[in-house]
Parts: sequence; structure tokens; C-alpha cells
Amino acid sequence: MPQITVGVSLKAYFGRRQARVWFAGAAAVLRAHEGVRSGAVEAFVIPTYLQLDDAAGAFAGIRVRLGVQDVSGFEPGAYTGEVTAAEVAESGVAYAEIGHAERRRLFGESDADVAAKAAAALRHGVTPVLCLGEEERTDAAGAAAATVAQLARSLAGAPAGPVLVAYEPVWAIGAPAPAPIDHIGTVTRSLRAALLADGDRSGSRVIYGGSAGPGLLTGLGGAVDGLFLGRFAHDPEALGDVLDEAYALARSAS
Ligand SMILES: O=C[C@H](O)COP(=O)(O)O
Repeated sequence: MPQITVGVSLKAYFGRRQARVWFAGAAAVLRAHEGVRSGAVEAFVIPTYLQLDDAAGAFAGIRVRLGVQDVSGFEPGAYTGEVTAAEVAESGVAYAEIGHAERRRLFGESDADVAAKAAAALRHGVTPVLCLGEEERTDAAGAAAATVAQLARSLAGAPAGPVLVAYEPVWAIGAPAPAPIDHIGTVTRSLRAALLADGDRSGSRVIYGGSAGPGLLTGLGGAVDGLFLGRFAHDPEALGDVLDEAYALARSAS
């Protein structure tokens, strides 16, 4: 049965108290979910750094992986404020989100910064959740070409290892609705082909994010390996609905 991935980034929406409430609600949903229990659905949660311990406690005994929302491109040393991939790996954290559109736009991250971070993560066995996507809404073929080129730039010089590409068209993030199904499918097909053609990226997968919520995964069918949720996972029940769709998709594809 092919595994379907459902990830959640909490961005910086919650303080610790509110995050603990969300972890408890999400843990109840995840613990009870047959798709998660069986491993047919891979769930991951990316809280803030300060919420990681609370998340690990709330999800103890549940098949949930944790991630960080950013990682340093530097090895351990005199880099005030950074969190290194070495420390992320040492903390048992599986994923490092890299190159989210908000980090590129608000904090000036370049493709070269993203490539350094992806390389650092892969050096330490942390899987990059590599966020890619076109800034302006264009036709699907143009978006596919731009995103595949961004993929190559984002992994320039990175050691071999699998990545989890999160296709997130910038114009669909924080929007009322996700990108259209056809648009997503055209881009994800191109990303999958590019990853498949790269011998260094065996085991890589492609998920979609950008106003994703209940109903989208069923519409996308096999066009993606899963979803990356933001706001629409704030309600644990909605997360449960997406997990149901992921499990149904995993079973239908087996
Ligand atoms: O990390 C998640 C994405 O940026 C999507 O966020 P959103 O679903 O709130 O638009």
C-alpha cells in the first residue's frame, strides 16, 4: 500500500498554551485513526522550536513524526540564533522545513540559502520538506517549468538523499481556496519526473500545500503523495477528515 503523507505546520500562530491544547486534540484524532495506526498514512507535525517537547510528549506512542520550521545551513559553531541540522538530528526530529514562501519573502531567503540548508539537513540525515512554488499565478505549464527549475537550484550541491517536496504556489498560501486540481497535477507530475530522473533523490515524494483542507486530497487522487496543511488543520476534526481521505486514497491505490 503506498503511504500517503499528511503534514501540518503550525507556523507561529500559537503560543505554548494554545499549542498544548491543539496537540491534545490532534493526538486524540491521530491515536484513534486506523490509517495512522497501520502506517498507511504518515503524519507529521511542525510546531515552533519551543513547542517541540510539548509535541513529543503529547504524541508519545502515536506514529507522528516531528519537524522544525527552518534549519541552519551552517555546521555547529559561532552562529548566534541558528538551530543546526546536527542538533535537529540529535533531537530525534525527522523533518526540516526549508524555503517556505514566508521565509523567502519576509526574511530574504535566497535559493542559495535554501540549498545550503537542504545540504546541511541531508548531511545529518534530516529529511528536507522543501517548499517550492511559483510566486504569481500563471498557466500550469509555466508554473511547472518554474518550479522544476527552482527544485534544481534548491538542491544544488546537496548530498544524495530523499526530499519531501511541498509544492506550494505562493499565490495559494493563506488564500480562501487551494490552486485548481489540474494546475496542481501538472506541476506535481513535472516535479515527480524531475525527482525520478535524479539518481540522488530516490525515495523522494511530492505533497501539496496552500489552503489545503478537507476534500482536496480526494479530488487530487494519485497526483500527490499527500498534503501539507496550515490553517485548515487548526480544527482537529478537519485534520481527521483529511486523514480519512488519505487512508481511503492509500487503500484505493494498493
Ligand atoms: O505550511 C503550510 C502552507 O504554507 C499552507 O498554509 P495555509 O494552508 O494556511 O495556506
